[in-house]
Amino acid sequence: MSSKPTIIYTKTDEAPALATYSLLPIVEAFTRSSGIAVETRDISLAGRIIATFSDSLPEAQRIGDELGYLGKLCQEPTTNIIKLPNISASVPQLKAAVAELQSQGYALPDYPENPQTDAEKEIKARYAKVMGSAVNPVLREGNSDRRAPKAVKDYAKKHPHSMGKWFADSKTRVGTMGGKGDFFSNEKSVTVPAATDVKIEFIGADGTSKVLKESTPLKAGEIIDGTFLSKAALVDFLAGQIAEAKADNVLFSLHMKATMMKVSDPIIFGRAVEVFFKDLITKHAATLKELNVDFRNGFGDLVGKLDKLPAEKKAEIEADIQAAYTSGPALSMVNSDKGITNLHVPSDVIVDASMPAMIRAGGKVWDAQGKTGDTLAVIPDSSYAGVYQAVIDFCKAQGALDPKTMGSVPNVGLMAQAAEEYGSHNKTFEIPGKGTVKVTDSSGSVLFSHEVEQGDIWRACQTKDAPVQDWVKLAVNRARATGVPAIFWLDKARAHDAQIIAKVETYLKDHDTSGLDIRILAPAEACTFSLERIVKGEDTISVTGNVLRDYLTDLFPILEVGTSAKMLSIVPLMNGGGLFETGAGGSAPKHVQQFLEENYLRWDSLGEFFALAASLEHLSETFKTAKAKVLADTLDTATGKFLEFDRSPGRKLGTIDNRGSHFYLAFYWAQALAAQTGDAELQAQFKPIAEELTASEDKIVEELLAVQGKAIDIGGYFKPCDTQASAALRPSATLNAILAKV
Ligand SMILES: NC(=O)C1=CN([C@@H]2O[C@H](COP(=O)(O)OP(=O)(O)OC[C@H]3O[C@@H](n4cnc5c(N)ncnc54)[C@H](OP(=O)(O)O)[C@@H]3O)[C@@H](O)[C@H]2O)C=CC1
Ligand SMILES: O=C(O)CCC(=O)C(=O)O
Ligand SMILES: [Mg+2]
Repeated sequence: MSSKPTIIYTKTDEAPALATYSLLPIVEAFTRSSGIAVETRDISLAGRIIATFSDSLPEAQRIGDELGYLGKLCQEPTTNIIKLPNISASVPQLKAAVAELQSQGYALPDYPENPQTDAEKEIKARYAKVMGSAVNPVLREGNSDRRAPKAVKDYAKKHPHSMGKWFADSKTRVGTMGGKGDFFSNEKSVTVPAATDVKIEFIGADGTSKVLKESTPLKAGEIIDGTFLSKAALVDFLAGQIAEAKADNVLFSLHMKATMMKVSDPIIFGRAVEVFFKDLITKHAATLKELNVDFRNGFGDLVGKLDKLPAEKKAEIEADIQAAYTSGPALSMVNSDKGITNLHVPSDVIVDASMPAMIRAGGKVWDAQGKTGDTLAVIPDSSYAGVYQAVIDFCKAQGALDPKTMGSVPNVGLMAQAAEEYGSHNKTFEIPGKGTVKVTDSSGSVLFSHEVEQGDIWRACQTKDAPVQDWVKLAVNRARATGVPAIFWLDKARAHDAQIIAKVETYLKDHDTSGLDIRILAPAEACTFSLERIVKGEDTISVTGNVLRDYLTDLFPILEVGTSAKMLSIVPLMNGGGLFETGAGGSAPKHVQQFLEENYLRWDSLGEFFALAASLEHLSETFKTAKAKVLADTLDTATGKFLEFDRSPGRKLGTIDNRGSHFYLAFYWAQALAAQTGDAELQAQFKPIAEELTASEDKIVEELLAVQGKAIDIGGYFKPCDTQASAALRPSATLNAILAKV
């Protein structure tokens, strides 16, 4: 526990990590005199890999388990963490990161795709721990409050982002299994009255039993559910969707969350690849086996291995790939120029960001020629797919939403303690054969069981009671603070939701809800209800489980304000600390590519600015420091000015980029500190700084613009060289000199 007011600023990946090289020195400079320590902790993918293998690396290369450390810290009342987005790595990303670190001299083992020995199995298990969404569930010891700040909504109304047109005859739609053999339809759920420990077991049709997971402790009042997705039903469904897309002449696109759902979704993704390329795979089965191709890593896994084949064989397979593209429906593209399709890499298209981007574009995705077209957006499980169909139906009927006039849908999300599906990785299994999965409590009674077949994906999810209570409280507080209706997006026809609804109805009674409009509606219905209000300029709080929290906090922000980067994203930790996430989106890999090619960083740090203000505010309350409050208030003023004068990075070369936007934040923040009278010391300290920044504005902007337009090397993608990266992201000598004086 920290006795000095401390902000922990996380070092992550890709665009947010690049932005940090520029922004962090400003944060440090502005907070130092107020007795606030700013500590950084490396939770990047590279950092996590190194930490995991530190025992076999030389002393100088080691990194401690900073993520584990932060996880513990999240239980402490004085904790204050600013968490930037990080990579949730798929296998292809993990392999690329390992290769880069090896090239930098880290003697890391290769990722064993097919571990044979115990040693290889142990290596794979270690890598499995850093893969996928390995960070967020560790830190999220609280529920989530994500919303667009008023200043951001006002900005969007004044400067609306582009929106594609929607037409009533759009062929775009969602394809989902709709209750035939999917997770939704097979779900069983119970609330345990007393603490217990459950065993998950598979009993084969031949009577042999295999323990899938020996122990899963449950607290009193905890909800546990189990469900499975049938392989046969999935394969059938996918084949049908592929045929439908072809017949309707629309682009086939698949939208999964293979990063966060790191066990189930790569399997589903792999099945889609297998169904799409069925003939090719059957014909070349022996070669694919030889090459050790794993379609869970996407179709790119085969493409990347073709060079290992003799020229003739390679040409034959390439011709068959072309034949598959010709005979199937057109595939939606990630990068038309490079021939990267939607089925190439499981982490290229991630449902929370991909569906909103498509909807914002008028229901369009890219085709192989670089043109846009309608799509059959396939989301196999039907638990949440209906929400996107509801938005599509609404836009088809009413036209695109209008950022100039639309209201807002903020979110209160159940997230704490790895709630629901997002905590299910260690309880997800690919079923080895025909049989039964049984979940038994410590007294030996069977909580539920499922009849399954080989290849089905079975999973269990947990939801603890205390987080549900906290979530209900947060929802009531937000409804009270805003006077806006709060809708629980829960479906009484779904097994898990029925258990949650019972708790919500109980815990709402703990609060004064008089005069509040609080309702429970099934997700698609809740969505339509919110959309009917949003077009009238009205706000509606969405109170959702963990998955819809994730989906909706990209969906509505992207439609309302153009990007989820501008969100205020607070996680009040259940033990009193604060976790301040920046924005609600990801680490924008496309932005790094542009930065390396043109020394232009398009990342918008507004999310960081809002997180910092909220973090300072929290610090002022926890440590009763008036200076932190002054810093928070003046930062608020500064972000207001920042928006008023439109200082966000442009999209193109020649305008200020991320670094320029940071300069302007410092500029307005220093001016606000100089103008306030609440703290004379801060006023006196920042008056000359503000003057100097004002006098040097043109020079600094010129220095920042001068470097743009040329390729730049920062010594690494996953682990840039700090010296090179810092020099690249801080190219204004004038600004650096002024900051050094603060
Ligand atoms: N909290 C976290 O740690 C999260 C991490 N991730 C991880 O991020 C990676 C990429 O995920 P992906 O689904 O592609 O989503 P991203 O949110 O990274 O990217 C989607 C698009 O959003 C826009 N965008 C996002 N952030 C900003 C920003 N600050 N400024 C300007 N534009 C922004 C850009 O689009 P445009 O071109 O339209 O402007 C970007 O290309 C994955 O590894 C994923 O796991 C994802 C979500 C959350
Ligand atoms: O942890 C992840 O992989 C993604 C998190 C995410 O998308 C979110 O919280 O919105
Ligand atoms: Mg998300």
